[in-house]
Amino acid sequence: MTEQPAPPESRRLLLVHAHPDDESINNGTTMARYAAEGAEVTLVTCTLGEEGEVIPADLAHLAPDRENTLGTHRIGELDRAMKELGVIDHRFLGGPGRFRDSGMMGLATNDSGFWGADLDEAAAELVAVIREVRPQVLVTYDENGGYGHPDHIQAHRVALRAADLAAEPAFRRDLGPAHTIAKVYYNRVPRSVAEERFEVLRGALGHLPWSQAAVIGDVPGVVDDAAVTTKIEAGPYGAAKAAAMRAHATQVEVVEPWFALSNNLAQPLFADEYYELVRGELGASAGQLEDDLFAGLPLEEENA
Ligand SMILES: CC(=O)N[C@H]1[C@@H](O[C@@H]2[C@H](O)[C@H](O)[C@@H](O)[C@H](O)[C@H]2O)O[C@H](CO)[C@@H](O)[C@@H]1O
Ligand SMILES: [Zn+2]
Repeated sequence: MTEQPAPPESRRLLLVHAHPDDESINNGTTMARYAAEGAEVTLVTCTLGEEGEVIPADLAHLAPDRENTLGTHRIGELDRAMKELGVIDHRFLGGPGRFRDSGMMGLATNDSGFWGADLDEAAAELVAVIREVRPQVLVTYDENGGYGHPDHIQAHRVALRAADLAAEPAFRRDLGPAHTIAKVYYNRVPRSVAEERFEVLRGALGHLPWSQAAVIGDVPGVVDDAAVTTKIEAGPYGAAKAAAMRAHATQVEVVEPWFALSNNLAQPLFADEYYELVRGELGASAGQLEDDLFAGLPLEEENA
């Protein structure tokens, strides 16, 4: 029987991220596309981003070493970003503030933050979401969290651990019937795409508000092109991604097609988004890129 693409309304996508802003930076195009197509898009953000820096001078008072209200403010930024993407289901792991932003690797805030959380305790919170939403597709970071931030590494660990536990019928029956996620993807950027965009960026710096560019090593998830399995083209959704990134105004400045974080280093805004399928069956011929995260899923999977 030829597998027909599942009707959009039965498609369920779960994304697991560390801080408010990661979802728009990594997956804004993808989330906007699937929301527009009528799929159920669920975002789980593991912390409120309480330990972040603050770009706008008039918001500097929010900082963790000042009023320490940045986390609450970033809840509002995330709400606004989700409206730009058309996403209505976004949750904080264990509820807002359950796990605190750990700060950059090596800081004293690491152990009291999400980085120091018990893996199975945090994963159980995500199992509850997985068994409720029953997604066919999960998107998260690779083992290094994309760029080595402790909350990103922990988000990867919790996401993969929860995917395993959610599939175990004997695990926490109180959290609902077991569910196996059919496809798991890591956020990726093909090296050739990164190199090409950075070459253009370096030539444009004189016309941008930032005097320096980041380097490819600063971009989360850059891999050799051969490791990339899936491309979600921006099409009409690139504008929504840029708008969602702008909504995270304490963390991101956008001058399309570039952006900068609080380190003031310009980097490409990748409107097309790329993934590596790490669990499940590829829905494309060998050597071909998937153009849909749900590619290859048989109809019966949709109602699993
Ligand atoms: C994109 C991302 O994961 N941002 C994190 C990160 O923020 C960086 C951090 O403040 C660093 O010190 C800056 O130089 C850099 O410009 C920031 O992007 O870490 C924060 C603290 O854990 C986190 O809140 C933010 O979301
Ligand atoms: Zn982050």
